[in-house]
Amino acid sequence: SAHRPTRVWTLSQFETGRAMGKGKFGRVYIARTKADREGNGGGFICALKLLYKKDCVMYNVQGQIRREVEIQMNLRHPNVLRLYGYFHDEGRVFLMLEFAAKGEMYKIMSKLDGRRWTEAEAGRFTGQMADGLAYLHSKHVIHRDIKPENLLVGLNDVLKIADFGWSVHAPGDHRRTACGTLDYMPPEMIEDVPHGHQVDLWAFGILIFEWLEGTPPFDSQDTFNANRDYQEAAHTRGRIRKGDYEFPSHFQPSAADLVNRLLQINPKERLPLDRVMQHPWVRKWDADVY
Ligand SMILES: COc1ccc(C(=O)Nc2ccccc2)cc1NC(=O)CCSCc1cnc2[nH]ccc2c1
Repeated sequence: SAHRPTRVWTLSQFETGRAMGKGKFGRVYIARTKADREGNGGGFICALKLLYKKDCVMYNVQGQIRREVEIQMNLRHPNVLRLYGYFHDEGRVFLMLEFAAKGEMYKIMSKLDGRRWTEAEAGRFTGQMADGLAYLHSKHVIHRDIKPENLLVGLNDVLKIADFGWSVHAPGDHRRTACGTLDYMPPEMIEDVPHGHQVDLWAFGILIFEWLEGTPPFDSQDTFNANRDYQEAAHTRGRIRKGDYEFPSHFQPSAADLVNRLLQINPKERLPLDRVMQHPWVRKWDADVY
C-alpha cells in the first residue's frame, strides 16, 4: 500500500500541559494539538515523551531508535499503547504517544484494598492482556518486561500495554538496571539460556497472580544492592528455578489453574495465548453482565 506520508509535527503545534509526575517513563507531558489555520485538528489529547539526543548519542543508539520507532508506529491494537509519531528539534526527540486517561496500573493497584483487583476486574484485564500480547507476538515483538509498572489503563478500564519491545531503553528511564526486580523473571532468563516469546507467558502468570493476591508469587526484595539482599535474591532465584510458589487459601481454583499453566518451568509447556483466551476463568468474565 502506498506509504501514507506521516504529518510532520513541531512542538509549536501543541499546547503542553503538566508533566506526568516524575513517573518511571522519563519526561512525559500531557499535550493537546492546536487547530491549524483552517481551524481543523485541534484538541487532540496525547502524551509527549521527551528524550534528549545527547543521551541517545552518548549511547549511540540513534539508528536503533529510528528502527524501533518505525516498527512501533505500525502497531495498532486497542490494548497496546499507540505511538502516533515523532519529531525532533536540535537537541530533543519527541514521541507522540497515546494518553491513557486512568493512568498507571501499579499506581491504581497501590490504592486498592490489599492492592487486589476483584476477580471480575482481574478476569477482564486478563482477557485484554492476552489480546494485546497475542497481537505483539504476531508482530514478532516480545515484551520481555511485563509487570504492573509497564501497564496503563485508559477510559472504560481498557488495559494498555505501554512500554514494550525495547531492547534499547531511554537512558533517562533508569530502567533495566543490572539489579532490576526478579519478581517477573522466568527460569530461562535466570539460567541465561536463549529465550523466546514464552518469557512473556511466564510474566503473564505472575501478573495474574499479583492482580488477584496483591503481591507476586516469588515476592523478592524489589531490587537488591547490599550483600544481605543478595542472599535474599539468591533464595528467590532458587524458588523461581524450582517453580516453588503456592496459592493463598482465598485463590479461586479456576484462576489458580490458569496461573499454574503459565508458570511452567519449561517454556514449551506454558499455555499459549489463544488457549488463555479460551480458559474457563477468562471466559467467565467476558460477558458484560458484571
Ligand atoms: C508506545 O509506547 C512507547 C513507545 C516508545 C517509548 C520509548 O520510550 N521509546 C524510546 C526510548 C528510548 C529511546 C528511543 C525510543 C515509550 C513508550 N511508552 C512509554 O513510555 C510509557 C507511556 S508514557 C505515555 C503515557 C500515556 N498515558 C499516561 N497516563 C498516565 C501516565 C501516562 C504516560
